[in-house]
Amino acid sequence: MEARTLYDKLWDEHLVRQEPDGTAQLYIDRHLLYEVTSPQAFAGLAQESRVLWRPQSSLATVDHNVPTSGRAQGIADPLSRLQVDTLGENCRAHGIAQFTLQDRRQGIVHVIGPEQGATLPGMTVVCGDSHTSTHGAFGALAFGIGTSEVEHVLATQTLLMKKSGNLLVRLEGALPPGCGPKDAILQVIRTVGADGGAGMTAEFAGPVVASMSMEGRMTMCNMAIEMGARAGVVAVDETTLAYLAGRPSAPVGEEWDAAASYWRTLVSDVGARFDRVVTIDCSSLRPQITWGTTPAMGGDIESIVPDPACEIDAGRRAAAQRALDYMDLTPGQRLADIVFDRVFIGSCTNSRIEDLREAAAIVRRMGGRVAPTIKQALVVPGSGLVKEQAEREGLDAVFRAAGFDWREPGCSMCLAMNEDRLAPGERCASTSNRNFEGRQGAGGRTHLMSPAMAAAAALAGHAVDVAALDDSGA
Ligand SMILES: CC(C)[C@H](C(=O)O)[C@@H](O)C(=O)O
Ligand code: SF4
Repeated sequence: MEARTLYDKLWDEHLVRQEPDGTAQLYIDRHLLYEVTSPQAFAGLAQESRVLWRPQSSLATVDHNVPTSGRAQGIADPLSRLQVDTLGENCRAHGIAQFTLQDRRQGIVHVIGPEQGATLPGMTVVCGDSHTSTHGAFGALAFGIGTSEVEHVLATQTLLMKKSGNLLVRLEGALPPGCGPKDAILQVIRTVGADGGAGMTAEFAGPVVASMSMEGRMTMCNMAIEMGARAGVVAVDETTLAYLAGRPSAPVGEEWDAAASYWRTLVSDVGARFDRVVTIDCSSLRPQITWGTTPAMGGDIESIVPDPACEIDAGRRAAAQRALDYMDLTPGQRLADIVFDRVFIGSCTNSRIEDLREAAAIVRRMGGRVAPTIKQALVVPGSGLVKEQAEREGLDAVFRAAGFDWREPGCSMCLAMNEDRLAPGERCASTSNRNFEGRQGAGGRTHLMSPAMAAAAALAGHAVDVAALDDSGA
C-alpha cells in the first residue's frame, strides 16, 4: 500500500463515500457542544422533528459565556443565561451528557474533552468552534464546524467536506530555556503566515514535538488554525497513551490493549508525501510576543516593532500600518518596553495544569507582587479539574499571594463574551490565541505570549525576556 500521512489514514478510516467532485461524507466519532453555537442547531432539528443519530457521541459543557466569579449569584447577562439554560434543556431533552456550571468537570470545551478521555486517537472530533484543532494533538482528526454543520452532525453523525492538503511542520533541535510550546507555535505561525496553512492539515513533528508533553502539543494544535490550517495533528506515541490511560472515557483492560495497538499505527508512514514541508530549528528560538493584530505579527522579545515602510508588498504594508495604529505602537519601539494594563493567563491555548505551573514558577522565581500599574491579573484555569489540581499543588496560593485573581474556569477574557474584558485602549499581556481588533473587548489591545512571559509581565508591568531572567529573578 502507498505510504500515507497520519491525516490520510484518519481520513480514509472515516470516509463513508466520495463524490466524483471530491465532496466526501465523513463519519464523526465525537461531537463536543457548548452554549454559543448549538441553540440554532437544536432548533433546526426540532423544526424538522429529527432525532439525534447517536447522542452518546456528544459531550457538552458551558464555557464561552459563563462568569468566572460570583457563580452562586447565577449569570447576570440575560443572553448568556438564556444560551446556557437552552443548552442544558437541549442536552436533557436529547440525552446528551453535559457538564453544567455546577459540575466540577465544567470547563473550556477543548480542555475538558482530552481531560475526560472523550478525545481519543483515531477519532474524528468536531465542535462548533474553530479551536477544535486542539484535539489533533492526540492523533485525532479534529476541526471546527459551523452551526448548520452542528445540526447535520447531530442528525446524521456525518459531515460533508473535501479533503485538505498535507503540510508537515518539523521542529528540529530542542527548546531553549525560557521557551515553550507557545513560543514555538508563534514562531511557526510567523514563518508560515496567518493564512499560509490554508487548505491544509498541519502535522507537527520532529524532535521538539516528540519530547513535548500532551499539554504542549495541544497548545500547538490549538493555534494551527491561526495559520489558516483546517486542522493540526501530532502522531501517537507513548506520551499520548500515558496521558490517556485511566481517563474516565478511555477504554480499559483488553479494550485498552486493542485500542493502544491500533493507536500506535497512527503515524505518518516513512515516505508519505506532503504537499509542503516547513522546517524550523528551535535551538535558537527566543521568547515570543506579538505586536500586531494577527498572531503572525510578532517577534522575539528582544526585537523592535517593525517599520511598515520596510514591507515591499503594498497589502502587507497597509495591514502592518493599520495594526500599529490600532495597537498604538511606533516603529522602532522595543517590544520589551511595552507596558500593560491587564494580564490574562488562561484560554484553551494555555490554561492547563502545565501552563499554570509554568506561570507560578515565574512568580516564585521573580518574587514580589503584581506591578501596581497593572489593574488586574487574571488566572483562569481551563477546567474545574485543572483548578482542583492547581489548588492541590498550592499554585493558587502562589498567585493569590502575588496579587493575581484566581478564577473559575471558562473562556473569560480570551474573547470577552462574559464580564472579563478590556476597556477601550487598554493593553493586555495574554496567553490566548487571538489578538484581533476588539478581541478582548472593544478597543482593547492584545499581546500574545506564553504563560511564563505573561506572569513575568504581570510582576514587572511591562514585557520581560524570561529567557534572560537570572536566578535572583531580576
Ligand atoms: C465563539 C466561537 C464561534 C469562536 C470560535 O469559533 O473560535 C470562539 O471560540 C473564538 O475563539 O473565536
Ligand atoms: S478559550 Fe478562547 S479560543 Fe478557546 S474556545 Fe474559548 S473563546 Fe475560543
